[in-house]
Amino acid sequence: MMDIVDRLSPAMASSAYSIAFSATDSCINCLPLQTIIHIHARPWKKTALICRVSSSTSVLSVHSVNSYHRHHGINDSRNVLAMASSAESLVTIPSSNSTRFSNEKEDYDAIVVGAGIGGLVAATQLAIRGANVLLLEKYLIPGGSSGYYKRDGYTFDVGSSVMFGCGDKGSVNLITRALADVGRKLDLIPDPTTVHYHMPNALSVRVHRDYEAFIGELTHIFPHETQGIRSFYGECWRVFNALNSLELKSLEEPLYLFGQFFRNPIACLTLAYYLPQNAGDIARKYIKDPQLLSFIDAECFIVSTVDACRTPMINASMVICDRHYGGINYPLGGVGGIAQQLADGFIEKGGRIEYRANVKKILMKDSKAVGVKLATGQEIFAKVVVSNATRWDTFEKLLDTNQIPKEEQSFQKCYQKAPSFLSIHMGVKAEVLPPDTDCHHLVLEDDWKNLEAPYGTIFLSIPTVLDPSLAPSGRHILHIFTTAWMDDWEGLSPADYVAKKEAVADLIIQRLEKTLFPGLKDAVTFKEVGTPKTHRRFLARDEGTYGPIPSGRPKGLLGMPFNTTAVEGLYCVGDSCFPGQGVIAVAFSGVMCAHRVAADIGLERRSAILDKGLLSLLSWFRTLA
Ligand SMILES: NC(=O)c1ccc[n+]([C@@H]2O[C@H](COP(=O)([O-])OP(=O)(O)OC[C@H]3O[C@@H](n4cnc5c(N)ncnc54)[C@H](O)[C@@H]3O)[C@@H](O)[C@H]2O)c1
Ligand SMILES: CC(C)=CCC/C(C)=C/C=C/C(C)=C/C=C/C(C)=C/C=C/C=C(C)/C=C/C=C(C)/C=C/C=C(\C)CCC=C(C)C
Repeated sequence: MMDIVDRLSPAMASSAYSIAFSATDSCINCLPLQTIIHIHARPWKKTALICRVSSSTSVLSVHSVNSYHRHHGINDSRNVLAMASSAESLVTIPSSNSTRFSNEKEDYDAIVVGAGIGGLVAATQLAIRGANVLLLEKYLIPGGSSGYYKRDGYTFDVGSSVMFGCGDKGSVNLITRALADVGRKLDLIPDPTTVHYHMPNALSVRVHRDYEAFIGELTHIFPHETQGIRSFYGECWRVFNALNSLELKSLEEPLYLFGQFFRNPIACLTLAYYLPQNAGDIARKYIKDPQLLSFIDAECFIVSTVDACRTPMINASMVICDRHYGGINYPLGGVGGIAQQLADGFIEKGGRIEYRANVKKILMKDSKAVGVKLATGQEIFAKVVVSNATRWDTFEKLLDTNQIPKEEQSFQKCYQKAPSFLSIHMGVKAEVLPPDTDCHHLVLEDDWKNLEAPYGTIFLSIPTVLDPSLAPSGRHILHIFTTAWMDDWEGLSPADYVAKKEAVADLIIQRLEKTLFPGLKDAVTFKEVGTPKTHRRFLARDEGTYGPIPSGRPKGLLGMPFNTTAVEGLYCVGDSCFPGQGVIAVAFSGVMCAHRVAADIGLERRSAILDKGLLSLLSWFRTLA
């Protein structure tokens, strides 16, 4: 065994990849033949984990080398090698620390359903407080929408490649902080331009990392609005500075919240003032030029997939300022590294992760969530359940309730599912990109009215501009996505579905060829198209939704639910919780959720009386939205 461990390349070792043997031998607990044995090397610890996986691919158990040896009376680790010597294939899969996972009932402090960034942050924050946490993920790797996949030498980010919250100062660098809490730090590549806008009427704006350079560019285009531009963006800074001066924890935990009001009343009152406001209304106080207001809409659309009048001011300020404060930074090796590092850190802090663990039901007893049931039929119990599935999936699919609780009905009235995406992951010949091409682009050629229309606005990221290691030499990655609704992709025959994917992708490529990269179509060397169905299937998100969007004009963030739910013992985390969509936003949701859960299971201070008062007050606030 140690031979295997020592022979691993440093890259494999550091990312804790596993060597999987498809062995023809039988092994642990008398499994049938053809069991796949994964040997998880942990070279930095000079140990390894052996995990048995059934032929139906669900993980059954994992043993450390020592416990495996004890179990089988093996004294010489070479016997393990001998057992696997009839290996038929050698593949690599991401590491899991799966520990004993049997049919007996196990007690955990918390079960977290889903290892998206929201679930991972909630799980890690609970683990560092000493909670015994089981994280169950349906897919093969952590990250959800912030995961990655590899094809033909390319490493593609599943979702966005624009990473906020990775800075090294202040308190809103939530990704840096979540990683640091589990002893991890990413190698980051600073992005000099957050996004290059290519908008109607040939409006071209680059959002430079340097704030004054950005404001200079915008005021150069709209000189008559110089004052308005400075006032609007200045007001965003007021909100951001207030956020950045607080310790960010659960707004549902009164001892913390009152403590923050006591320590920093101005910042808290500032945030309370902006909580029910939208960016579009504030922009209209200062700006009159319709084209500039449409540009502000596009700035907000990136954050929320809706215009500025429906984007909460706090959320808009957060991203509009963090891109200049902490800056946009790309994780070396891809966005997937964030989730992988959180998962590894979680394991090191004593947490347990199971991949391919599809939670089918949240188990209830006496109106309280007490555990989960997997697709395999296995039931696992815990003091609390935290769901990183969307609130629609959680309340309509995972819970067996006759009626959705009234609070969730109000949420569903105020918020609807955002559209999903059509995404194209492409490899292209490097020479098709002009020199100094920016990493991220937003393209809307002819009419501002199409900003929110399906396939209207094109998002384009070229992460290889920052990290060439993501593609084979002489190639770039183009990750193109545009909003699309599920309805448009249903009821098609398999052949029509494939043909439609090609046709829609071709049109989008033609548009990019015309606007940005002449000769693009002929430069394509790899192409994979995903639809809302793909997002639904791989991300387990109802209708493949990108997250919640307000049904009407919202009162800022007032109507957005936090992490507690109407069901005792059940918490939600992720983008259908306050403050909404975005990797940094769901990281905050994870921090808040873990704090509230920790208080409820006795790992943080709490006051039952104040809890009751605050939770009722917040629930009343939401009725005002
Ligand atoms: N294409 C995109 O760019 C895209 C699409 C959607 C969301 N997003 C963004 O991604 C972030 C969402 O993060 P998040 O943490 O809320 O969620 P997420 O959707 O990224 O992760 C949720 C995870 O839960 C798992 N899961 C769901 N149901 C499960 C079940 N029943 N059993 C086991 N596992 C289950 C999913 O497989 C997934 O890994 C937000 O930033 C959002 O804005 C991006
Ligand atoms: C409690 C009560 C009621 C009151 C009191 C007062 C107070 C104290 C308050 C407080 C508050 C707070 C703290 C808040 C916080 C918030 C936060 C943190 C927020 C955040 C947010 C964030 C966000 C939203 C983000 C987002 C992002 C995104 C979405 C991104 C995206 C991206 C993409 C899509 C990409 C693009 C691309 C291209 C262009 C290519």
